[in-house]
Amino acid sequence: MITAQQLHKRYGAKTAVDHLTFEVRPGMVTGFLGPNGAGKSTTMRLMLDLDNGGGETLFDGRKFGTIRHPMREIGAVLEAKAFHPTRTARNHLRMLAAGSGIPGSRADEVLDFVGLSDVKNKKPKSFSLGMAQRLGLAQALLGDPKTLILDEPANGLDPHGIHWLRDVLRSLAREGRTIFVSSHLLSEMSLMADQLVVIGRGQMIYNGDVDGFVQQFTQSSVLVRSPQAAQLAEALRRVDGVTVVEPAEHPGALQVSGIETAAVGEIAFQSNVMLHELATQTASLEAAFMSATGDSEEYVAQELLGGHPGGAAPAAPAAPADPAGPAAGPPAAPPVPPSQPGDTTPEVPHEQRPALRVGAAAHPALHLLADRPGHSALGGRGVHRRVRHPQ
Ligand SMILES: Nc1ncnc2c1ncn2[C@@H]1O[C@H](COP(=O)(O)OP(=O)(O)OP(=O)(O)O)[C@@H](O)[C@H]1O
Repeated sequence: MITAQQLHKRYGAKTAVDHLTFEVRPGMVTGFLGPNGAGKSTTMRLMLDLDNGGGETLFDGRKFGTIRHPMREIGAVLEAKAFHPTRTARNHLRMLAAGSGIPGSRADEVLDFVGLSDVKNKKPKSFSLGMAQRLGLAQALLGDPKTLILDEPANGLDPHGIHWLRDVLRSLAREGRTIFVSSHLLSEMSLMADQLVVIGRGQMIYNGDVDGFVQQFTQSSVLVRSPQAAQLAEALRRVDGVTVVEPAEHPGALQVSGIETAAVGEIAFQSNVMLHELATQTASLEAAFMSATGDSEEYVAQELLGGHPGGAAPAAPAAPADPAGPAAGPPAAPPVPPSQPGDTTPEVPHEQRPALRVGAAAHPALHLLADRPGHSALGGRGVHRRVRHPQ
């Protein structure tokens, strides 16, 4: 169990992490989400005493600094390519193992586990980002720790690798471990995570289970299909607060919001309307994320066209979001030594910082119909379709 209390960090006048308090429970995967610059990496560094700030993090009741062999209790990967430049992957792990009293044979075990046995005698500097991520995970698992803290571990992995990572983290969680993982791959997170910590501009937005997040920040709707759709639409529109949309691309279908699924069925029954389909549509994690964090985006891409009455498009558009692209967040390991005590570090001029990803900005409003199978642009947890009948 991780207990983070009142974590905070400022860079000059800027508050990067604003008194965050949360728990990460064992036996499940907890996803850590937030827009670019929300403070995820800084929070993780604070948790691991890699940054100078305020607040406290306890790992099963103990501070990180009091744990004798941290590698045997907490496996962390905050920077995908933080490896020794001249050692082979195997020797890198053997060296770390020796420093923590872990048998050298464990290096081969974890390399095998992450699928890097064939390249274990190569130097990691030649590794792709995906291979480096695997090696990072091997390093985190070296001491068979109870807790894993991973910053964007899916970055650079191919679809098979992402699938593999999901299975690995879920099975490690099932063994009773505590897994705290950040990712921008929301569709992946929706499949992987049980709990979420969502932050924006350093502040807590949501802490709870994934379904609760989606419910809190999106509106579910009801999909109805009927050969008497027009008659049903008329009956539904008579109910206060109900909105009925008749999607042109789906003749005979109605998308109804502001009413429970059961009530739609009852109105159909009372109106003598035959139904061919009645299904609750739940929005995706991505839709919920957009809704929850829309006001906390810090790095917002300019629109090329539109929204510029004078017609002048910005000269240098921001790079498009590439969630599977190379990590470009600030380095986490080795940590930058804090230059002054307290929770404030002088702000580093922007040009001296690693590039920040600018992504998922200016996202158009998302329509719930997009969640329907075959129309999902959202890659979410999927559509929950249930038809209940009182008889
Ligand atoms: N060394 C630094 N000097 C000044 N400001 C910094 C420094 N490192 C981070 N920040 C600022 O702190 C805030 C939080 O950054 P952080 O990297 O923790 O966010 P993040 O959620 O991990 O972002 P991303 O998703 O883009 O990796 C950002 O506004 C960032 O600009």
